[in-house]
Amino acid sequence: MTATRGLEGVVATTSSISSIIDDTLTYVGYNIDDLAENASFEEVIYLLWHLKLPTETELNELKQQLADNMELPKEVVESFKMYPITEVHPMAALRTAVSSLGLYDEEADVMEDEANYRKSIRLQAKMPALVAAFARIRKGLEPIAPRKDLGFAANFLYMLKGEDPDAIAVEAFNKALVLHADHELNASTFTARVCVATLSDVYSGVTAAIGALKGPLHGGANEQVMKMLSEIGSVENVESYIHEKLENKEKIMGFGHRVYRKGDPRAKHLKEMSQKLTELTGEPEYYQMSIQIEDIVTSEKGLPPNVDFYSASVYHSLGIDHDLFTPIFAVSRVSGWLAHILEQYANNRLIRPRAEYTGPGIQTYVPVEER
Ligand SMILES: CC(=O)SCCNC(=O)CCNC(=O)[C@H](O)C(C)(C)COP(=O)(O)OP(=O)(O)OC[C@H]1O[C@@H](n2cnc3c(N)ncnc32)[C@H](O)[C@@H]1OP(=O)(O)O
Ligand SMILES: O=C([O-])CC(=O)C(=O)O
Repeated sequence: MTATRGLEGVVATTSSISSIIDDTLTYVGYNIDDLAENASFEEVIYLLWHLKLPTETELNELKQQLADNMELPKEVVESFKMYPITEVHPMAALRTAVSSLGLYDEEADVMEDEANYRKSIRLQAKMPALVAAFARIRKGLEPIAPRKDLGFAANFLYMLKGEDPDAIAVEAFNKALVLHADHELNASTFTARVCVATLSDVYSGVTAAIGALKGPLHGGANEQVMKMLSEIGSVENVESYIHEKLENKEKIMGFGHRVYRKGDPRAKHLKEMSQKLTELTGEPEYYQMSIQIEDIVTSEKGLPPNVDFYSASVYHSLGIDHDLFTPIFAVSRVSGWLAHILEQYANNRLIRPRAEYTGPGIQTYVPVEER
């Protein structure tokens, strides 16, 4: 038995949801470029869960179901107020809150297909409300109830800020949601599948996935990118900052990928959005710093930017707090996690690989007083 470090190149399951072949990303066969330009996030949710694009009637039904399920149980909102809310990271709060949503769902442990689908709707619908409620409560503000007349992207921005979002912000946020929705067997999705393959429940699967997404080598990288941009501060400082990091063998957040070699196809969309939005908000330096970082890291390390790199300046331009960047990733990626959870249940087998043992050989137990 020989271990493959980080399971690189190991094919661990079959899946019909998304694929990465020759650096091209598709959801159910639809190219991400096409979806990013044309699809609403609700359409993508439907696509991932049903493996086909919805008709207008099916889409309207899903939108209605999401709108009907956005409101949070009051116990969950109240429990936010008991967290050390100004100190905890929002991803830790989200992980705990999603777990606690399961406590207030009477169907949490009902394993029938229809019940699992209903739970998926509830969880998808409540994720933006959780993030927005947390963000407001920690600022001493009251959470804002979702509005049934708004779509998914607009509702999140509305609940976060308490005002009608403008069309440009809604369009940009919708595109970011589409781009982040699914990504084959990334670490958090694999985590979700491993968890539910024990026939554990949907809430456990998503809670586990949030824990995996939180790390800076995965979803947590987008917040770290923003931290880097803030530390650099101006275009003049980029070269010395990046060179120092590279000389110290430190990673540049938002670059590199386990699967993509030539580049992450999502990054160009976020790059375009970053240019447009930073100009609109009068902070073009965030885009200018970013393209200079990309120049250096690509030419000197051969590493292209991944989805997390330009999403940082995009979310910053949308006026979103920097530590909410990864929770926002989760608001989108939960659609993919749920698709994979439903797919895992549909054709389940326990996921239990082996470890190559590298510890000592057989030893004889020595009683504690003789050691
Ligand atoms: C949504 C997402 O999860 S996208 C990924 C988000 N994560 C990041 O942006 C964090 C920064 N990037 C990384 O840490 C990595 O590129 C990962 C985690 C994405 C992929 O990791 P792996 O496939 O395991 O590659 P690994 O970490 O082994 O790197 C291979 C080599 O490239 C280097 N490298 C990889 N990424 C970077 C980086 N961002 N900056 C500098 N060097 C890097 C490594 O130091 C290593 O060099 P070495 O062979 O000289 O030791
Ligand atoms: O696929 C991965 O390893 C990470 C990634 O880009 C994602 O989850 O979107």
